[in-house]
Formats: sequence, structure tokens, C-alpha cells
Amino acid sequence: MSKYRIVFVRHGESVWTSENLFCGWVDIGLTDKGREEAKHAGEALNSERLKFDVAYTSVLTRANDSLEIILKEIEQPELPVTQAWELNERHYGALTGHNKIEMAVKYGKEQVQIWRRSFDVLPPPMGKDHKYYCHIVNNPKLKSIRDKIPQTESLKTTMLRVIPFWNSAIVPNIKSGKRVLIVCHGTSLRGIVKHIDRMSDEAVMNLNLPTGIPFIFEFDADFNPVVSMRFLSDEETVMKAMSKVASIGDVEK
Ligand SMILES: O=C(O)[C@H](O)COP(=O)(O)O
Repeated sequence: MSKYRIVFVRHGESVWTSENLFCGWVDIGLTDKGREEAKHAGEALNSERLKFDVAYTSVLTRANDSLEIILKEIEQPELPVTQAWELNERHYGALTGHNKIEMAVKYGKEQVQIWRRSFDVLPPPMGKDHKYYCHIVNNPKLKSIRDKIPQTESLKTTMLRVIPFWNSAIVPNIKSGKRVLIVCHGTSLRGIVKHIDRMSDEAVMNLNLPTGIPFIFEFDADFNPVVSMRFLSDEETVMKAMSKVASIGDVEK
């Protein structure tokens, strides 16, 4: 029987997603479509009459702005929000700022898919001479963790920061009965979903989370998932959005 519930949303489309660029820790805003997606996410939450006690997001603008739009839409603009760097998107290393299709032409689409979706293959590290190195290390929102900023991250290494935060900060809140909303990024969410559903390293390679469609997990009294990834949208829309995410960078060589 279901005792606890949590709602997740991946932020709306960012300017760099629309331009097909690897984004990672670069602090890029939403497109108009991304704002619209966040508004739709709020509407979907309204249609299920979902309200929250606390929300979590990353320190990155695209997630913060999505959350703000959602909270406005569900008429909870004053909800307590925790911004945690641990929920940031993975750091995409030297790939940051590069076009996914151009990378597929240069390195082959198999290699690009390995970088994007393998569990533990790290993209090449970002050196100090990288175009976006200064943008990231000088981001005032990252000042307190400057010495922890990675040079690159796989899903595996992203989970090394996401899951301890999930276990120590978020799970106790859910278990205390708080209604929790998390709005963050594709890779941080894939890490949490993999952890909750005990997905294998192979299975998670096929997990592509759509932007702006809320999804729900429910847990029994022992915190075992009894409802996994119930999307608040019709199946056709979800499948279409998932395959769009999967196909980014896909190109015939
Ligand atoms: O950082 C990025 O580029 C995106 O948020 C995630 O991109 P991906 O779907 O290629 O991992």
C-alpha cells in the first residue's frame, strides 16, 4: 500500500537544448517553449490537485526558473525552496558547448551515445583553456563549492553527489510526511530513478526523461516503490517526448 509520494519534474527546454548543445554546468536560461513546458507541468499538477510542503532544485537557472513558473501556476509561490548544487546537471566536461550532431559527425554517433548514456564512461575532462571553464568556475552560485567543481562527470560520478543528498536531505522529509517536489535535470533525475528502481547499469542507458512532464513515485511504509514513474500526461505524448530526448545527437555518418 502506498504511504509516501514524491513528484519530479525535469526543467523545461533550455536555449542550449533547442540549439542541440551540450550544456552541463553552463548556466543557460529557458526558451519560450521551455517556459510553456513548465507552465504545462504546473497545470498537470493542478489537474491532480497536488500541493507541496517543500521543493528542491539545483543552483542552475533553467531549473530555478522552471520551478518558479510551476509554483506560480499551482498558486504556491511562497513554498520553501532548497537550492542544492548536488542536484545540478552532470558536468559534461570538454563536450560542454559543443553541438551534439557535430560531435557525432566528428567522433561517430556510437561514441556520442556512450558519452551521453553509458553509466560510467566519462566525457573528456574540461581543461582550464576550455571556452566555458571561466563561466563555470566564476559562477557566483558555485562559489561555496569552487574546490569541488568537477572537470567531467558520468552518470555514475553524478550519482556519487546526488544520492547522498537524496538520502540525507530529501528522504527524511518524505518520511516525515512532507509533500516534496523536485525540479532538476535529466542526469540528476536519472540517477535518482536508477537508485529508487534499482535499475541495472545497462537498463538506465535507455532511460530518457522528457522535459516539463511531472512524474510521480509512491512508496510503501518500508520505502519500497509501489508506483514508479507515473507521468502526468498521456502515453503517446510521453513516448514521443522520450524518443525526442533519446535522438539528440543522432545522425547518419
Ligand atoms: O546538459 C545537457 O546537455 C542536457 O541537459 C542533457 O543532455 P543529454 O540528453 O545529451 O544528456
